Amino acid sequence: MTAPLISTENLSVRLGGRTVLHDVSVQISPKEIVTIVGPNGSGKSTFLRTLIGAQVPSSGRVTRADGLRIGYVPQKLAIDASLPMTVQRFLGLPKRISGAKARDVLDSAGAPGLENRQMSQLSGGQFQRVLLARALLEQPDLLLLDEATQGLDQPGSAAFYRQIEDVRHTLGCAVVMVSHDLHVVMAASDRVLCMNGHVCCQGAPEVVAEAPEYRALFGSGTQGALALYRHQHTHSHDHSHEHGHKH
Ligand SMILES: Nc1ncnc2c1ncn2[C@@H]1O[C@H](COP(=O)(O)OP(=O)(O)OP(=O)(O)O)[C@@H](O)[C@H]1O
Repeated sequence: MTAPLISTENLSVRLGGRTVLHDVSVQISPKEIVTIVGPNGSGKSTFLRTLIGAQVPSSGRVTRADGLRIGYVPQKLAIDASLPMTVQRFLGLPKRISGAKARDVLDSAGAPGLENRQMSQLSGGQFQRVLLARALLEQPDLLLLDEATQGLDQPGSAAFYRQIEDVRHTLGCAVVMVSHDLHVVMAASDRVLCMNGHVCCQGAPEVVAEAPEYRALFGSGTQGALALYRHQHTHSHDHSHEHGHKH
């Protein structure tokens, strides 16, 4: 079996006196696309922040492969609209990059020709692609995306996910993304991980989608996928199950 790029072992995180994540043990293998779903406030962003080392666990640990390069696309990035800043200059923060390099990563992110545009004048979709381009600068082995399609319409989101698949294909990186676009990501992911302070259930999307427990709970198609996101997490869990779970 290939060694994981990154793994967490019984990871717990406390924030503001509250346990936000507990006992999260997850392994990410090279080239996998893993999608994390879960209700608002279930610890998805905290989990990604712990993976990049921006959040210190209160217990448990994170193990990264030697020399692992991580690219991270945050959930939000506010740039003062009155601040003149070209895309190339933004990509070059904090370390200036050449025009050729800027063009190269923008091409990879599906945003060719934007290098001289003002950041404040980009559309939502273009802005997200520039954030993606920035995450690609160091040729990551692991790309982490936190609700990268927030604010995009459905065709815009679908196009963005296709771009991510292209990036994965070209760079050979693993991708871990938090998303609410379940109907899109269920199809595009190798593995779906449902989080609610801990890993509630996980598995290959088709396995999860075909599991009788899943069908009974969420049905199929878009409504089913949305139901997966909205389902109640007030039940008790049986952690011996990898795929699906009973309520
Ligand atoms: N710095 C902080 N101090 C205290 N509590 C925090 C802090 N950051 C996050 N939290 C809390 O931790 C919990 C998990 O937050 P997190 O942002 O990880 O959830 P999420 O699943 O990404 O949510 P969403 O889907 O709404 O983005 C929430 O209850 C949030 O209010």
